[in-house]
Amino acid sequence: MHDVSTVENAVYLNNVGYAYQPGDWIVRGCTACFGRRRVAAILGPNGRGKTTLLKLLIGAMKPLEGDISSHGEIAFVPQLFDTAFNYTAVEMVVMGRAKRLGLFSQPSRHDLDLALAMMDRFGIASLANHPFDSLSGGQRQLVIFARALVAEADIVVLDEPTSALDLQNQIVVLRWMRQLAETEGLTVIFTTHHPHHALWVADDALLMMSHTNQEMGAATTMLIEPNLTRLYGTAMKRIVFEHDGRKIETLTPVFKRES
Ligand SMILES: Nc1ncnc2c1ncn2[C@@H]1O[C@H](COP(=O)(O)OP(=O)(O)OP(=O)(O)O)[C@@H](O)[C@H]1O
Repeated sequence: MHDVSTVENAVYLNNVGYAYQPGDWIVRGCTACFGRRRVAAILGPNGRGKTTLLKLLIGAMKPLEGDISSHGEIAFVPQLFDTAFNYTAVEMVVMGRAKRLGLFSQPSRHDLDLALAMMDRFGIASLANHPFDSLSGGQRQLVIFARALVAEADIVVLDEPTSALDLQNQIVVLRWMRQLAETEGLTVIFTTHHPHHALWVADDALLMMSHTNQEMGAATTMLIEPNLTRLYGTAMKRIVFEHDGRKIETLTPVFKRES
């Protein structure tokens, strides 16, 4: 874990524990710090407790043990999103401004322009007036990113942000996450099943080795073959290659066809 004394923390988890059923701990003994201007990735197999940890982190659930302190407003980008009402895509994005609007206030021209500009940034401005529920999973995910951005929060928390996106849009969103931290000074925290995404954009990585053992440190030192093989129970390989004169590192599971 990075040195608590030198990094300004946006979110700090101190010995956090949570169980949905008494005694059946999903997360226990979790201590982690998420620094300002940094991107952190949370990795672990299905059912290990990543989403549970995010819900604790954003304050949607209270820890049964330990405590969490956060400094700044949080915008959350959930994994799946359905609406009960038939909002258009742009209305969904404008909702991100809710905290900036007064009670019962209508969004201003500025709010609407901001929403459309964000949609444009993600290449979905042409979908502005489409019903949100008629959009594809990936298009919805992009709408929800735009909504998180217009909120102008200090901390952005994303649950598997690239899960529904094609390869080009994965890069768009990963680049955007990096930019938020580097140029806008935000704290970005995301869960992922793609260790190479974490290696590309994260400063820090939290590996959920078991429900009671979480290990955090610099992404480049955490995302190494033995750690990931231990995490997923399947062999992983780190590959380094040159592209356009630059050294690129990526991670992939080792998969061999039987036939
Ligand atoms: N509301 C709930 N009530 C009871 N158990 C729950 C609830 N939500 C999650 N769980 C359980 O907690 C465990 C962790 O779930 P969680 O969604 O946090 O895992 P995850 O690491 O995000 O998984 P995935 O990678 O599959 O999305 C799972 O066993 C799940 O069944």
